[in-house]
Amino acid sequence: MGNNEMVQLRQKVDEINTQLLHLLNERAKVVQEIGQLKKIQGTKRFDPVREREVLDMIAEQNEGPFETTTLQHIFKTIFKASLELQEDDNRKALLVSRKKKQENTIVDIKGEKLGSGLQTFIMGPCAVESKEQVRQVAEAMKEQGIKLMRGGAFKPRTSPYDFQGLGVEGLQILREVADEYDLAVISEILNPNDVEISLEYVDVIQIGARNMQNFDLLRAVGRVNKPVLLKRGLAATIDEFVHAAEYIISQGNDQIILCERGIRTYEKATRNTLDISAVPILKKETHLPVVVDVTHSTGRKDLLLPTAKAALAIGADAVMAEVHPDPAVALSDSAQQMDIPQFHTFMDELKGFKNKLA
Ligand SMILES: C=C(O[C@@H]1C=C(C(=O)O)C=C[C@H]1O)C(=O)O
Repeated sequence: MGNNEMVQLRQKVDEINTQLLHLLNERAKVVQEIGQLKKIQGTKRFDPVREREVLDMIAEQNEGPFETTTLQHIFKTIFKASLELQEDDNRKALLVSRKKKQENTIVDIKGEKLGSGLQTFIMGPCAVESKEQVRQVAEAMKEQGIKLMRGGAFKPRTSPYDFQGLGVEGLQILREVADEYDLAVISEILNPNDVEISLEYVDVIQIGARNMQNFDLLRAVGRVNKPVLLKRGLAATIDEFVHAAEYIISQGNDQIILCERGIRTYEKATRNTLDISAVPILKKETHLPVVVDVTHSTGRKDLLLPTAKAALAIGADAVMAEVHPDPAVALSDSAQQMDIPQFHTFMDELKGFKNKLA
């Protein structure tokens, strides 16, 4: 008898559960519509005034047996879930997302097709110091069949008293040497005003980690017809990184390469902590090519090869590292750049590993 009553009561609860389930989803659909409207109107998704009104209505109408605070707590959870739903809907609409575009964006830099499945290398000195210095690196790169040369002309340094780069003269040197060796130039621009002049000299504009959320600069490079290599900010989440790329694509330029370069954590054994899992996450969530900068993420020469291998194994489109003819006298990052013989050893071993992967 008692058991029978229990079964009946549970049936009743189940019917109510089903109703609640339908009602919650029905509510969710209305919330989604509100989210769409807010997007069109450009208003914020979170509306604390509205939420307060709903909580007050609960207090007014509650007849128990639940305590008002208990019901309000449940409703706050519903609000939170509703906001997440609205956010998900907006994310679906991001232009950089895989949901928006299934196939990989291929960034073609002088025939090197990043995003095509080919895994390649981006090498070069941290900063351009002289033509001779860049030439020596270019020569070594040529020997290794590497086409993509990075080099800093405008250097954002932690201290204003440190070497700030050669500026436009540095870009000129890069272009001249690159043309001599048939290489492509990747170089960082710090200021929206320098974007136009850089177009004459570079094949790819780099946006550095410190500028990942310089929204004026992102919009400026979004308006030009030139590939952009966007580095992840020092303390940026993947979501913030993806949204920074969205600033660029929103202006029309979809030739974007994402670069994981390590993030700041409590760990002191490396300069930054290489977030290797960011690579497959970014490849899954966006359609953009992803490269890994092993020099800045580790800050340690002894970790360049293992992290580069990890980057290739996990599916990065390219590995980036720094090379200097005489790192001991380099004007920046002297401890972490490879010299030319180290570079050749690094490349030979890395290519061997890559062949094994294939
Ligand atoms: C649905 C809305 O968006 C959010 C979700 C709410 C809800 O789930 O009731 C209330 C306010 C907003 O924070 C809305 O503004 O009405």
